[in-house]
Amino acid sequence: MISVVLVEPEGPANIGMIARTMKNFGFSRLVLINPNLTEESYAYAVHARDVLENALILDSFEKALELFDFTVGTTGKPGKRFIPHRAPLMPWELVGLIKDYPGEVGIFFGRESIGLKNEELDAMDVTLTIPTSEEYPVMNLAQAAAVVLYELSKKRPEPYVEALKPATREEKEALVRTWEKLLNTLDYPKDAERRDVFVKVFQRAVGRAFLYGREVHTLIGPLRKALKRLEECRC
Ligand SMILES: C[S@@+](CC[C@H](N)C(=O)[O-])C[C@H]1O[C@@H](n2cnc3c(N)ncnc32)[C@H](O)[C@@H]1O
Repeated sequence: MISVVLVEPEGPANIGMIARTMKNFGFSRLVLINPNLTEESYAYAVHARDVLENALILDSFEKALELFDFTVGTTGKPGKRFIPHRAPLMPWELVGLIKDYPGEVGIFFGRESIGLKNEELDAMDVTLTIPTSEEYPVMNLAQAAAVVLYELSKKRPEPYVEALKPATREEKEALVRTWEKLLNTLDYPKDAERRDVFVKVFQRAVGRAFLYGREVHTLIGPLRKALKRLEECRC
């Protein structure tokens, strides 16, 4: 199970926004260490009040550490990569690491003012950094949490996966061939070479569109219907 741990969050709004983001991405376990939790937090949580209401509130970092088998410290200032135990993971690398992990995982986020202290980061199993621009690498706390939770949510089956499957070569080919057949049946354009160009243009447009399989099926339906009508008219 994955928990989000906010270490001494100072901004009530950030706490609420993170609760909301957690619910958006299917997470519910929140641990707050000495939080500045106010009515404003609940207002920002909107429909995720329950995440705040069920949050575990602790008074020390050490007590939070004890809850977890595997800890991840997030930081916008990863330090030098050549220090192996602090070399940060990218968010998508963490997904692979904890995918089948059966224990309790705590993802720790730091204070808005000073982040996680060095000794806190050192106590973590791994650190994680979202790659950002070198010019301004440190993100807002709630937005950093949103990026990490979005990445982590990818490990679970999503309801939209089937609908978002990219069209296969065969599906795209079927769409183009149906279009070609329709042009041939219409005998349009009359000139066969121009008709080939029309087919090529359609094929290129289909290629560039990065269609989903479902979209191909939706597009092919009316074309087939038109073809059928034309063929019936000719009988
Ligand atoms: C506003 S930042 C802390 C800023 C603080 N001045 C510092 O230098 O660490 C608050 C928290 O957001 C998270 N955070 C911000 N930028 C991040 C990034 N690029 N990658 C991962 N976490 C980040 C970390 O948990 C950080 O402790």
